[in-house]
Amino acid sequence: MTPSPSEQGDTMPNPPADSILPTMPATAGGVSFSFHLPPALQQAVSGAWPLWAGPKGRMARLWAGDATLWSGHDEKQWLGWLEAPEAEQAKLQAYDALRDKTHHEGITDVVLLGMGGSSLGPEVLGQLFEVRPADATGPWPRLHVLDTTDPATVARVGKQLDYPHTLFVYSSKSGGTLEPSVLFDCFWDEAGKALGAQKRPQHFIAVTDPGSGLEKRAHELGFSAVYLGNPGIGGRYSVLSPFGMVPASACGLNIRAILESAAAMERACRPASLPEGEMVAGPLMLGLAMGLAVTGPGRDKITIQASPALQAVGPWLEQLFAESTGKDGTGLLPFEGEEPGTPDVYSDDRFFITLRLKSEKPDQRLVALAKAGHPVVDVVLEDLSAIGGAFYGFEMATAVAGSVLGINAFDQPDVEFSKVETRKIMAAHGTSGGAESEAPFCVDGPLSFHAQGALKAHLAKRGQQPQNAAAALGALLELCGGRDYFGLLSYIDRTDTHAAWNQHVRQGVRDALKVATAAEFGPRYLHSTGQAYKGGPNTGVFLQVTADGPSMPIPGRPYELGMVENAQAQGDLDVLNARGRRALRVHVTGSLEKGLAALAQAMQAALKGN
Ligand SMILES: O=P(O)(O)OC[C@H]1O[C@H](O)[C@H](O)[C@@H](O)[C@@H]1O
Repeated sequence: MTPSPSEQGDTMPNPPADSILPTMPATAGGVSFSFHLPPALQQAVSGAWPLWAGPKGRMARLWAGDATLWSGHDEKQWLGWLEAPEAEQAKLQAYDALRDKTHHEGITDVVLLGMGGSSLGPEVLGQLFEVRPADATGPWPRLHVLDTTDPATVARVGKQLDYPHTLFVYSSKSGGTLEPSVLFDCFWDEAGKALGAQKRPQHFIAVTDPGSGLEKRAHELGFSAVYLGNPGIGGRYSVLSPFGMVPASACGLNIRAILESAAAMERACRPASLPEGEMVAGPLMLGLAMGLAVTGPGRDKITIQASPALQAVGPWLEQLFAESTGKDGTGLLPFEGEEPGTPDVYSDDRFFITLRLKSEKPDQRLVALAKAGHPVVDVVLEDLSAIGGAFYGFEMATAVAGSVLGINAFDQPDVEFSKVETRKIMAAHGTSGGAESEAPFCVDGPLSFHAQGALKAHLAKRGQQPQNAAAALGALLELCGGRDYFGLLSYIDRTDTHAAWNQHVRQGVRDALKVATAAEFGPRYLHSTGQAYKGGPNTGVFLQVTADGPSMPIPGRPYELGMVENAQAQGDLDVLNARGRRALRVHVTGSLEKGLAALAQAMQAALKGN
């Protein structure tokens, strides 16, 4: 599998000279995969390959829908994504018509209301519009992805909108997801005020699966269009279906090239393309390498390093890996967005995936990691449209890794638990406007700290209660080390400033404790990495951040948006605690910016004390 130097990127080290893997033409659909694996892992992949290739191999069984490749349950009914690129190519005329309509009507902003698989794929495509090739003609609508119940975010985005030139895409496979449903109530009401009841429905379209409550409601309300998905495709595998293609087309993206790239990758992954003796498919190798890295040396922290042009792919991949495999106490645990560091800040639990455009040089820091013996898979896209092949390739790799781990790669059992807890909390508190957690064990200025479960037990064992913020955080951080990871779960407005704050805090933890770190926003992560945090191995140590938010009523509902967000935070914390996870909640009162500054300072002090 020695890729040619042109496929390899300029300076990645060659696979070891004693590589036993045969040569592999690694490129399909404009995507190439170069593998830099430690010899033992390379050998394991090589040993597994013959089981997967050939007319009777596992890849042939995968295409035939053999559920015993995973857990032997309902997997067969979730394989609609395998042939999605071609199914979408057949609908190009309808997508062109949508693109022309929004252009003709002078739409400047497309607002997508959806969660998880219904929002993260469109967000990637939305980012590609920002770096649209120079020869594309515009003007093109901007895409705003709203996947939250944070009232500050909703108010901020709402203020930017010019309703006569805005199109709302209400996107939900099930049609019953809480967040888009409350967001819809808010924006339907606002649009009514701005446009009048008659014009309003023209500014809404729905994407949903056939027979959902949303399909019915959209027809009743007279939405301008309803696009139906394939119920045989789960949310996180849905980007190459109407859930990705509708918002992309509404924003003017020419999706032809994206689908061509995906279809080429689909062909490369078909069993007929996988002769027994030759390693010809990057996705299959990636899936085997990731799965075997977990079951073998325990490198379960899949660290995604996307280049600046492809940043938004990270959160999409996180959902794909975490929800598909983070269950039954195992999983590929994804970490995206960490600033690459020198080899000494990483433990031997890491597996790196780098992702870049061919025009971007490999990051030297990642090259150093490969040289230091970490597994690094360099995924290079010929151009932006090769994102289609990359989507497909990662989906296939995930399905393969899921098989290696022996789990059902198509369900998300632990996501549901948080939803149940949230519903319980909302029912219990009705219109009272807030969920209450355990009384704080420590209050320091604007910061109050709450502990239940494992952390509460740890505090009791330690004896003296922490007296200030640094000590409270220290009590959590002293539990984090070895092969653990740290998750910062912030239920605050997802602005650039707050994203930078999240980054600053997680980076400090990574460098001091040498553990993998995640920086997530709630409730968005509940539909993504949240599955692995609750269902994967009990190696996560979590800091949940909540804050006072602005008051925002939801038309027609007896509660405010902030109450939904609080109930989601508390519901998730309850499940993390019930699963024995080490978790601390800090609530910021008053000015959020001052509170976050105080929290960052206290974190620094706590890390120094460690
Ligand atoms: O598209 P929807 O039915 O609204 O679902 C949105 C998301 O919700 C759930 O939490 C699932 O865990 C996700 O996989 C899914 O993408």
